Order: sequence, then C-alpha cells, then structure tokens
Amino acid sequence: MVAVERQHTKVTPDWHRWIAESLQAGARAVDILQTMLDNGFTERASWQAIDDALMAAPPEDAAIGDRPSFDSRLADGHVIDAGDRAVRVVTRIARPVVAVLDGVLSPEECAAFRGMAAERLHRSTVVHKEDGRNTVMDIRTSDGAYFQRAENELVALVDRRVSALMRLPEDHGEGLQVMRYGIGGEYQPHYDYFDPSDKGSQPHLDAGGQRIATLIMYLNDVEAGGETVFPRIDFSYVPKEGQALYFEYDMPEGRLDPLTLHGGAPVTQGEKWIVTKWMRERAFSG
Ligand SMILES: O=C(O)CCC(=O)C(=O)O
Ligand SMILES: [Fe+2]
Repeated sequence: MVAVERQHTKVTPDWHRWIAESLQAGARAVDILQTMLDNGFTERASWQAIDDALMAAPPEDAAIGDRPSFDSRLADGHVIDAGDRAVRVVTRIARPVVAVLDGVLSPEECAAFRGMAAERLHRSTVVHKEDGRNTVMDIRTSDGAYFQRAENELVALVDRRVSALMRLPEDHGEGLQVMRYGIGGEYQPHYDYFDPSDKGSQPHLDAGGQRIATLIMYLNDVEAGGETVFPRIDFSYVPKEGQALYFEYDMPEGRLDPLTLHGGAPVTQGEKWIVTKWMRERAFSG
C-alpha cells in the first residue's frame, strides 16, 4: 500500500504561541507560513492561525505610512524608465514579488502584435516532466506564436524595452511568445521556472540556466474571465490592454518562490491575447 502523508489541520497551543511570538519579533507572515508548510500543516490551517494571531495582536510597529520594502529587481518609484517609455506602477506585492505595470505597450503595438501573431498561431505546448519535449496538454489550451529575439522592428523594440524594465540583458530573454485564448481557453496553475527535480528540465537548464522572472503583457481587454490568478496568495489580475504583470521567483541561496504559482483562468466571453517574456539567469541563444 502506498503510504499517504497526512497533513496537520489542527494547530496546537504551542504553535499558536510560536506564531504570536514570531509576529511580535517582526517575522513576516509568509515566512511563518513557509515554516508551517514545512512542518506539515495545511495551507488553510496555517493561514487561519496566522490571521487569528494578527487580529489578536497586530504588530506594534505597523503604523499607517510605514512602507513595506519591495526587494525586487524592478526599479523603485511610481514611474519606471523603460528606455523609450515611462511605465507607471499600479500595484506592488512584496512576496511573491509581483507588480502591475501600466503603459508598457501602446494600443497600436498591441494591435500590431495580435495581427502579426494571427498568421502563425498554433496550439501551445508545455515542457514534458520526463523528456523535456514541448508537448500539447489539456492544462494549457491556448494558441501561441513564437518570435525570435529582434526578428522584426516591433519585436526588437519591445525586447529592448522589456530588458530595460526587467533590468536584465536582452540575451537573457527567451523570444517573445504571443498567446491567444478563445472561450474556455485557460492555462492551469503552474510555475514558470523549471522544476530542478524533473528529468525533463535538464536540457532547458543547460541552456541559459533557470528562468528567474516573467513579464506578461496584455494585448486586449477581456470581456469576461481570463484573469491571471495566483492561487497561493488569492490574487487575481484582470487583463487590461497595454498593461503588464511582472513577477520574479529567484530567491537567495538558489531557492525558487513557490508562492509564484499562477495560471490563466478560463475565458468566458470574448478572447484573451497576451505576449510573454521569460528571463533566464544567464545569456541564452534563444
Ligand atoms: O494567461 C495567463 O494569464 C498566464 C500566462 C502564463 O502563465 C505564462 O505565460 O507563463
Ligand atoms: Fe506562466
């Protein structure tokens, strides 16, 4: 019989005390959560206990006006210089590192990408866990089109802008990937980084190393559905033409941030078009 690992759903008084003390000592809720997950508690039970502790005794130093620190590769400030464009920050989340950015692409650029991609769309694939090959699977039901770095003027312009924005050299970037989701089209929750324990990740890791950050740019407003969701932090972004969602997942000591689990919710009305840039830790031939 296969042993089923039981997860704890009951938080003991000792643990409640530890949570309260850790919060008072200034620990972050996400780090407390991680310790609890590592010790076999369910996510739901852990958050419940952390929330209870926060309600009972909010950290003394959490004065309104105190700004959390956003330790991110993105520049500070409300407006970021992306070379040929000023990009406005709409929202920042500290952990996982996420930012919503406005004005990354103009309406004309969005239309041009949709038009350019329409001619070469094919069913999107995912990396197979075992053999590393690009494989069609139900978890990702979109059509995609790949653009080699700098393959035409618009692609070159956007590659350059994205590199300035993400503060990583252009040659760390995979070619831009346009995706179109029709009604029912979705991308179920996944990590963008390659799971180092999967055999199939190896050929990808050998070329350019691990993926470390993602920029999803939205090429249209979606009528209904199609949100980009982060289920581990209950965060949902509603697509808006010209905006982008930035997130990074490389953490100190080579760890990868599991809170970046994310997906594209099914489109229920209209279409959804995005163009994505995945950045690697090293230069990469494309
Ligand atoms: O469609 C979405 O909102 C998510 C896309 C995504 O996860 C990706 O391009 O890696
Ligand atoms: Fe993704």
